Amino acid sequence: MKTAIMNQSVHASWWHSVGNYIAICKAKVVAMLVITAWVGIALAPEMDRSWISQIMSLLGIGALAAAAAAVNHVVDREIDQKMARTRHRPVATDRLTVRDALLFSSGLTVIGVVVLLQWSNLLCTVLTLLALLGYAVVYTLFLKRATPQNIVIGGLAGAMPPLLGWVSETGQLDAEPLLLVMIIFAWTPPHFWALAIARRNDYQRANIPMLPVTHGTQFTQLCMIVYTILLALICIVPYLISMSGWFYLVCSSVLNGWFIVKSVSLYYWPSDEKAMALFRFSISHLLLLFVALFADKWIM
Ligand code: HEM
Ligand SMILES: CC(C)=CCC/C(C)=C/CC/C(C)=C/COP(=O)(O)OP(=O)(O)O
Repeated sequence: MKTAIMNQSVHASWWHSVGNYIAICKAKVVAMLVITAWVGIALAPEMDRSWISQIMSLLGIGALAAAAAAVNHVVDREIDQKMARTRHRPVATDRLTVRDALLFSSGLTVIGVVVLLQWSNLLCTVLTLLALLGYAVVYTLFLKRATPQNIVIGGLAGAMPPLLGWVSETGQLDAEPLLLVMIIFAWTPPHFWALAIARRNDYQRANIPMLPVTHGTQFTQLCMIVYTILLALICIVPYLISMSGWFYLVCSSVLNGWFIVKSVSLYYWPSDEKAMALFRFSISHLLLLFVALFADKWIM
């Protein structure tokens, strides 16, 4: 009986521990990044690579993205303690030590690099490592604390996966995947600022210069409209250069039109609930946009 209870508690603490490691990976964000990388692979020219190489490339990109997220949890632990949204995070609450989180991140980095070198190519590995450094070091350690343009510049790291997927296939840089990077780059500010508006008190308390804190919510909402329009314009280019067809054009126009309307509505009739709804919408928007890019390739 006593042994059974002990076994049960060992089991429970093992699951808690696994849960902590999954949490510092930002698993849902990484899943989305991997989906965009997958679309990069799907849209690349046919290279006759095995599906095992493709899956392993995605796993390698995912491992390095998760490693970057784990470093973010370590570097940001004091900020995270001050914000209601993040104060329960494993490193912020000492449920996971800095040492263990960094060891975990290093392990993921080594695995990711070996996997990418083995199943993709050197250029893809180097670019993925640059994305890791861009998010974990350039954005988290410097930009986030320094300028309200932090997420605009830092967003480049999160926008890289479609390019990484494409390069894992071809081993070279091309204009088409750069266009996919531009799409996520323009999507990121309205995605994040919607959340930052609703959580501006958090950022103020943590002394982080997010745009709604430094320039107010109205100006941020105006910037969101500008970026959603820019996004809509960039999204037409894949059709114009015959990279994607009419199915993609129709889907992306509807999605972007909806994004613009929701941003304009937030500008004229602002509320925190509406900002949070827009943040959630941005995630479905990007997912559907990339599903449309993927589906278009098979329909045409
Ligand atoms: C610098 C760029 C970015 C910033 C600052 C940012 C910021 C955020 C923040 C603060 C959250 C809330 C996280 C939470 O409460 O746990 C979030 C959620 C999310 N982000 Fe972003 N994001 C960025 C780029 C991206 C990119 C490039 C993608 C995908 C391609 C993405 C996908 C998501 C998803 C799927 C969620 C929802 C996660 C969940 O429900 O737990 N983000 N983002
Ligand atoms: C290798 C590779 C592809 C790297 C991608 C890097 C990556 C995981 C980008 C995601 C961006 C993201 C979730 C930012 C959150 O901002 P934040 O950290 O300020 O948000 P927080 O307050 O929730 O921590």
